[in-house]
Amino acid sequence: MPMAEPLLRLTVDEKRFAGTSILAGLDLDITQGEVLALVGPSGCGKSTALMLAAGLDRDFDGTCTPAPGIRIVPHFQEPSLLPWRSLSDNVDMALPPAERGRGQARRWLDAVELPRDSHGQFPSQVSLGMQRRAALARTLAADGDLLLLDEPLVSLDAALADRLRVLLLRRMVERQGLAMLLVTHDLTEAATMADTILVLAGHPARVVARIHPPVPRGQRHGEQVAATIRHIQVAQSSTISPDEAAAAPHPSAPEKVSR
Ligand SMILES: Nc1ncnc2c1ncn2[C@@H]1O[C@H](COP(=O)(O)OP(=O)(O)OP(=O)(O)O)[C@@H](O)[C@H]1O
Repeated sequence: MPMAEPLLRLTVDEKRFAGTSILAGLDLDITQGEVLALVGPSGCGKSTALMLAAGLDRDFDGTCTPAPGIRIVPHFQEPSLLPWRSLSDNVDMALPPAERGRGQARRWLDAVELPRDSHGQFPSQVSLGMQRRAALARTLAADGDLLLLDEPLVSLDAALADRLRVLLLRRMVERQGLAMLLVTHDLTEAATMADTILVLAGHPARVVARIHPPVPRGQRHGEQVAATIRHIQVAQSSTISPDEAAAAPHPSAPEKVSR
C-alpha cells in the first residue's frame, strides 16, 4: 500500500534568533490521523518549531510544506481570544459558516467543562485557566485537518487535563483523518497520546530520537506509559547510543527508537 502523503512536512536545518542558533536538525512529517508529539526541556525550541510549522515564521533555513488545501489550526500557549467577544462568540466565529449561530459553540464550551454561566462572559471576566479551555474549545470547533497544539493543557488541574486528553483523542476518532502536532514538556501527555514522539535535546536543539510506542494511543496505561517515558528520558540524556536507548526496559514489544 502506498504511504499516505504527509499533511505537513517540516525540515529545519537551522533556526536562529539574533544570531544564536536555537534549532539545528528537525525534520518531521505529519500524516492523516496521526498524533505527533514534540517533547524537550523548557526553552529548547518547541514553540519556535510550532511557529515554523504554522508558517507564521519563515525566517529559517529549511522548508515547510503543507499539503495543498489543508486547513491548519494553530493553538498557542497563551489563549488569544478576542477580548471584545464573549467566550461563546469566540468559539462560534471559529465554526464552519454553516454551523454558526446554532448552539454548536455551547456544545464545545460544555465539552471543555466551562460552566454555562461563563459562556456569555468576556475573556477578561474569567480565569486564565477558563480562557485556556475556551481557546481549546475554539480550536476544536474550527474543524481543521491539522491542529498545531502548543501545551494545550498546561496549568489545568491533573484530573481535568486527563479528561480533556480523552476529549482530544475522542475528536480524533470522530473527525477521521484529523492530525495533531502536540508540543509538550509533559512526558506523560506525550506517552499517553502520541503515535510518534520526537525528542528534542541539545544546544542548539536537534531531534535525538523518534519513538513509536507499540501499544496504540489511548490504550496505554500504567507500565506502558512509564516505559515510554523512560525511553524519552534515556534519549534525552544525549551521550547514550541508539542501542542503549532501545535497550531501556519495556512491558511487552520493544518500542521502535530511531535516530
Ligand atoms: N522572538 C524571539 N526572539 C528571540 N529569542 C526567542 C524568541 N522566541 C523564542 N526565543 C528563544 O528561543 C529559545 C526557544 O524558545 P521556545 O519558546 O521555542 O522554547 P520552548 O521549548 O517552547 O520553551 P517552553 O517549553 O518553556 O515553552 C529560547 O531561548 C527563547 O528565549
